[in-house]
Amino acid sequence: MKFTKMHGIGNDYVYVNCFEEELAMDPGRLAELVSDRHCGIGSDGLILIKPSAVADFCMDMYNSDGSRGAMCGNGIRCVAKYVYDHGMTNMTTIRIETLSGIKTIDLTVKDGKVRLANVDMGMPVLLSQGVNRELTPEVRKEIADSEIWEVLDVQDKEMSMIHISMGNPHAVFFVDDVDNIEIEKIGPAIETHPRFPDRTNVEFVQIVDESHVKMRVWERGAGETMACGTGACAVAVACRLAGYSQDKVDVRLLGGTLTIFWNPDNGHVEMCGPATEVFTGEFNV
Ligand SMILES: N[C@H](CCC[C@H](N)C(=O)O)C(=O)O
Repeated sequence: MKFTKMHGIGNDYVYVNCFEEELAMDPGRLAELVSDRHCGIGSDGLILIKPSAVADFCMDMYNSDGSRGAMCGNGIRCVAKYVYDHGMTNMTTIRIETLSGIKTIDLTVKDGKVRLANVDMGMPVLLSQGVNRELTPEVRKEIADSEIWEVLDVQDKEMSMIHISMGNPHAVFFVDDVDNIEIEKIGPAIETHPRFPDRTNVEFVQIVDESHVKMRVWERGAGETMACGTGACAVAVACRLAGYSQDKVDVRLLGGTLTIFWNPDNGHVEMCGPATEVFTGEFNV
């Protein structure tokens, strides 16, 4: 099976062009096999590029544990880069179908290659305290501080979080020093906490100033990754709701920086960042 290895600031996936390749097995199982960093290709998961009846292309994403993801911010920038760079489209505004709806991506192209992608990630939803409240411009203006926080009992410690959906769930925690947390312990404890029947992605964020934050992420179904696009968006929304940041913020992750803008006019979150093609190959299935 032919594949292409790509990454979005270090959040790396194996991409399969399903316009040309047939999968020999269930995609979840294939994701586990290709993701293995010793016996497979090595990645945070598998992303299938497929035809769509409702958009220009379809992105179907699986974490390295084989679970299916509803949305992948770093992945969708790479899908847009792949279809443009490989001549599957000549449009620089591309609509991609995902399990969390159709996303629109604007491409910055130089010398015939995509350098940057700006993704309209849609409107965030507040999940704290079990609500499912779309954060429209009106709601965002009137929401009380007491509504955005939720206290979680984790390993006999009370931790305050802001729980946000970007099409997939993110539990955001504020810390003084992201470099000084035992993420491999606290990450899975929160990911699999009974509060989250479908598990959750987990973000730890340190405020640098009102336009810059640092974060680390423990991803649902993948563990700590170098970056998480939907997670960076959830962090930016949480920081803005808590009054710690402006509408636009640079989110610094282990693998690089994403610029996130929570547009106060339409309530949509815009994510801007690079996408990189590393190599292509054949995987023996
Ligand atoms: N682990 C996530 C999917 C991948 C998201 C992440 N890699 C991104 O760039 O948004 C989930 O199960 O919801």
